[in-house]
This record gives sequence, C-alpha cells and structure tokens, in this order.
Amino acid sequence: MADQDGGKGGRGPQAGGWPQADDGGYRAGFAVLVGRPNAGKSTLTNALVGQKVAITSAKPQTTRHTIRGIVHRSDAQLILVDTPGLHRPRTLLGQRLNDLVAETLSEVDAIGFCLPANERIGPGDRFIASQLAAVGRKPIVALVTKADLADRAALTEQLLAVTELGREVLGGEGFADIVPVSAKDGYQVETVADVLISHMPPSPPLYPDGELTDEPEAVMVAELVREAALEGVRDELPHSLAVVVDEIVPREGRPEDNPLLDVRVNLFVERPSQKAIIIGRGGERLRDVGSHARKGIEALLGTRIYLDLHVKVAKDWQRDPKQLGRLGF
Ligand SMILES: Nc1nc2c(ncn2[C@@H]2O[C@H](COP(=O)(O)OP(=O)(O)OP(=O)(O)O)[C@@H](O)[C@H]2O)c(=O)[nH]1
Repeated sequence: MADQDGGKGGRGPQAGGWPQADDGGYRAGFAVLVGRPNAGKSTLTNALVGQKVAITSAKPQTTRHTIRGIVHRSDAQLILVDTPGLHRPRTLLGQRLNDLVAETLSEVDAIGFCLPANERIGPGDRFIASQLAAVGRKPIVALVTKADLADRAALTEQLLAVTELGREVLGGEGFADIVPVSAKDGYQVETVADVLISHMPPSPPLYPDGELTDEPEAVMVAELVREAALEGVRDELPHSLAVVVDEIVPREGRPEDNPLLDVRVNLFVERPSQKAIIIGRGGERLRDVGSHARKGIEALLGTRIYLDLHVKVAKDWQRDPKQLGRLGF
C-alpha cells in the first residue's frame, strides 16, 4: 500500500517540505483503528493527528468514509485510516461498509483494536476479534479507550480481560501490545503513537511534512455539511443522509487577492418527510445548516466560499447498489 497512495486526491507529494530520511532509521506505514460503534476510534484518530478530520458523535456509525490522518515524527510517519464501525451487516450499506473494512485491514501494517475501558467485553467485540484473527499475521494492538471513565481497579480488570480475549481469540501471546488511553484528557495518546510506529516497517517518508490528511478536500467538505445537517436531528435521520459534493470551482472575474469559491453540494435523503426536516419551515433550517457549514468550509479551504445546498430524495438509497455507487459508497 505504501507506494500507491502518494498521488491520491490531487494532493500528491510536492517538492519541498519533505522530511529528511537519510538517517536510516525512518519508519513509515499505515495503521487502522477498528472497534465496535462508539468505541472511540474517531476521537482517538483526532487526538493522534491533532486536527479534527472525522465526524465524532454520540450516535453510533456516523463515520462513513475512510479518513486518514498523518502523525509526523522526526523519525517516522504513521498514516491512520479511520474506518466505519465493524459490525454485522444488516442492510446492503452495512455489507458495503464491512467489505470496505475487510479490504482496509488486509492493506495496513498494524491494527489498533479499540475496546472501551468502561464497558464489558461483549459479543460485538468478540465478533471483531474473530474477524481480526482471520486477517492473518499482522500486529494487532489492543487500545483500551476512554480510560478516564474507569477507576484504577476497573481499568486493571479490563486490561486483564482484554489480555484474556487476545489469547483466546488470536492464540499464542495474543495482542502484540495492550495500551490504555484516553483521547479526552490526552493520557497515553503519545504512547499509542509510539507503539503503532514501532510496528511500522522501515521506509522513507510517504507524505510531505505538515500534511495532516490526504483526504480529498471534497470529502472533508461533505463531512462538514453532513455534520451541520445532522445537528439536532440525528435521532430522526442519522443513517438516511448522504452528502455529495457536486463541484468546487473558483468564481470567475474575482480579483486575485479576494477569490471566491462556488461550492455546490447535494444532500440525499430517503423520504420526502426527511427532506422537510432538513429544509425546515420556510427553508429556515437549511439556511442555518448552510451558514454553519460555510464557516467550517471557509476555515478548511482558507478562502471565502458561496455554498449552494440542494436537498434531494433518492428513495431507499441504502439498499440500492446503483444509488450507492452514485453516492460514492
Ligand atoms: N470520556 C471519554 N469519552 C470519549 C473518549 N473517546 C471518545 N469518547 C466519546 O465516545 C463517543 C464515541 O466516540 P467516537 O470517537 O465517535 O467513536 P467511534 O468509535 O469513532 O464511533 P463510530 O463512528 O460510531 O464507529 C463520543 O461521545 C466521544 O466523545 C475518551 O477518551 N474519554
């Protein structure tokens, strides 16, 4: 995977800004965080990378896209892939998500398996552990997340339970490492990076220094719109909303020192009633969504934008392969 990704998304390696790799000890590679919904994967990714790149929410399974962030060290690069929750497929969308996860797992150099410190290991965790065991020889690091939510005794007990799970499901010594971590208060976040980096292969840097994500900007724009559109109505339509960026184009005839980008975005829902929720009475809610998202997008792109949002009904898009393809899943 190492040499495939450099040019993805039109943000490939650029001249200048590359870290030096001639000291011989450089490591670089890919790691993925897996775990059941709500295990803390997105929050930990953000804490490791130091910038908000993925949606976090109190509701499960909001992370739809594979989002990468990059941890830069003077002697290493850790490229993180944040996957959707690995779970038993229910709808076709679920199946697609799991295919995506399986594909990602087979391509990375190490896997971080997130298990919350404050919740008992359950069937969902065992299911994921068995999937990981099937991936074959690959370092699997257990990350006991949300350590701030467990007291010392409970954390110790959880670490023992996780050790046991590793031996039972993976055989031999079980997990390559077990690290308790809290993304919330920063406890051991650096250690997680150190441990994952220790499992990366010797390699020259794969990305220019300072690049925090290779996610195509369009995907980040879509995430910002999606986040704004779900604000306050997650209960009503968390799984029924797909956001697709139609185009991002510079407005013609603008002065060079004051450019404006036209950003056109489509929001797909499954039913007319959901369209009404997004738009709100007299279009008021959609205007709020737009002004909210616009601020985030302007900060992301570093320029003023005109944001054009369109809400469309794509009936049963979650179950229709053609529609899923069109929506980028
Ligand atoms: N107290 C505490 N809460 C955390 C921590 N990490 C994550 N959370 C919370 O746990 C919830 C789920 O976190 P996410 O990072 O969205 O979990 P996820 O595994 O990416 O979830 P999915 O996208 O559903 O797969 C959110 O409400 C977070 O604020 C932590 O270290 N401490």
